[in-house]
Amino acid sequence: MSDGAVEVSDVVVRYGAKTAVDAKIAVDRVSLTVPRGRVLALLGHNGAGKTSLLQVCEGFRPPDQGTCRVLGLDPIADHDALMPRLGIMLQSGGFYPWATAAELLHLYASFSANPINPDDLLDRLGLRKAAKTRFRRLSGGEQQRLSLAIALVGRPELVFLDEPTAGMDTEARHTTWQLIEQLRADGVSVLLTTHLLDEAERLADDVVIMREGRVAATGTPGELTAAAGIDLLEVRAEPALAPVLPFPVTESSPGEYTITGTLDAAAIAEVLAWFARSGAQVTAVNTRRRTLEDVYLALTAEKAAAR
Ligand SMILES: Nc1ncnc2c1ncn2[C@@H]1O[C@H](COP(=O)(O)OP(=O)(O)OP(=O)(O)O)[C@@H](O)[C@H]1O
Repeated sequence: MSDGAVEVSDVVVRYGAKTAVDAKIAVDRVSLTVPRGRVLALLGHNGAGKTSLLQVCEGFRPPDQGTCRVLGLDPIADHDALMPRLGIMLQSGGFYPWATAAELLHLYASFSANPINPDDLLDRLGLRKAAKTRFRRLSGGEQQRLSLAIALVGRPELVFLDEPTAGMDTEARHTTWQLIEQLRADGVSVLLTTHLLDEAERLADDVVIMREGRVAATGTPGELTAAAGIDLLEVRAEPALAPVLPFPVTESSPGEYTITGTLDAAAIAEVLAWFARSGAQVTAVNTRRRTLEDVYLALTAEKAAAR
């Protein structure tokens, strides 16, 4: 038996002419593992290849190159054996529009040998009042919540969630986060995509950042954010200057600087001394750890700089 719930190795997904050199490469030799019982968040800008990779894992498309094993099985050849063990939440629901929320959830529950009680799930996701509403009449956030309920009702071992909280209000998002945390506590493996970096930071054991079809960075949120000396020093000073410092400096708005580097007490003193020597009045100083968002934005900036 293989170790990972999902094991993707050198997967390539191309669109258009499969052999032509100008075929679009959406996923470019990506390898990743979702360990059993863990949550992996796939991050990346629009078009980075997240959904295409997920579709390979879900068995909706074969990889053009590479291999993918899901719960030790081939997602296409072993589709029938695999599907009852998976929960899949797509970006767009795609459910029969005339069925009510309750009818859909009960229908999907009937496919499972040991489903969660659908009514409990409707309550848990705040859908009780919408139970008799046809799918097409549900709000966007309600459709998302129902899609999540449908993905979970069969007590899956592994869940694929494509932007699970997109379009949800704050309360629904927090409920969803709690549900995902409960899944992990129950030993369920989760592969999710998200644009919300706080979502990834809160939920994910492991993060893979994709950029233009490739893996740009990978690690636990802690590993990605806590490499040596990557604290941030934020300085507000008047008048606005162009600081000359032995650290990378960005100016988010005139007079607002973010300095990154090995920022121990001596380094901070050096930065403040520079402003003092330059005749600037420092009006605010703040230090903080880098967040996943900082890491993500730095990777995006690298891409822009490389162009
Ligand atoms: N069926 C298709 N035919 C042609 N190109 C496609 C197809 N599906 C996706 N693509 C392209 O492949 C690239 C990756 O798309 P994909 O949907 O996998 O990205 P994503 O990271 O999920 O983006 P988003 O965050 O916007 O959902 C994009 O450039 C997209 O336009």
